[in-house]
Amino acid sequence: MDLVLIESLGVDTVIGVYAWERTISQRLLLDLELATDIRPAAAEDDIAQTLDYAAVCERINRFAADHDVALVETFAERLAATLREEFGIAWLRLTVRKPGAVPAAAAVGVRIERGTPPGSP
Ligand SMILES: Nc1nc2c(c(=O)[nH]1)N=C([C@H](O)[C@@H](O)CO)CN2
Repeated sequence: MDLVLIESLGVDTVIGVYAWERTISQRLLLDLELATDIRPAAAEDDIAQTLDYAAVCERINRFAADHDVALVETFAERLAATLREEFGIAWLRLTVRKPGAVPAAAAVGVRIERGTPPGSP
């Protein structure tokens, strides 16, 4: 399975379960692995035949700006559904980290996988 990668993408959004978190924007760091057959694009050297990671990053930025949720779980689930639907992604792994949420930890967050890996029975 081929993957398009996005690592440590920083986005700002309103997120958190506490009242004080409802009034501020906080940074999340995202890692994504997006299943894509890269062979057609590589054969033709053609961006139109692959998943444009710049376009995906731009969409994620817009998603973060437009959403306001309590849980990182909700953010991850809704973002994964949006990307799979809009970009036709068969399978993805998404890690959402919230740095600084727990001072003693470098980051806390969630990792999800959604869809069926291409080539799996
Ligand atoms: N599993 C989760 N636990 C917690 C979350 C969360 O989104 N998922 N959020 C918080 C608070 O918003 C915290 O990040 C504020 O520091 C606590 N636990």
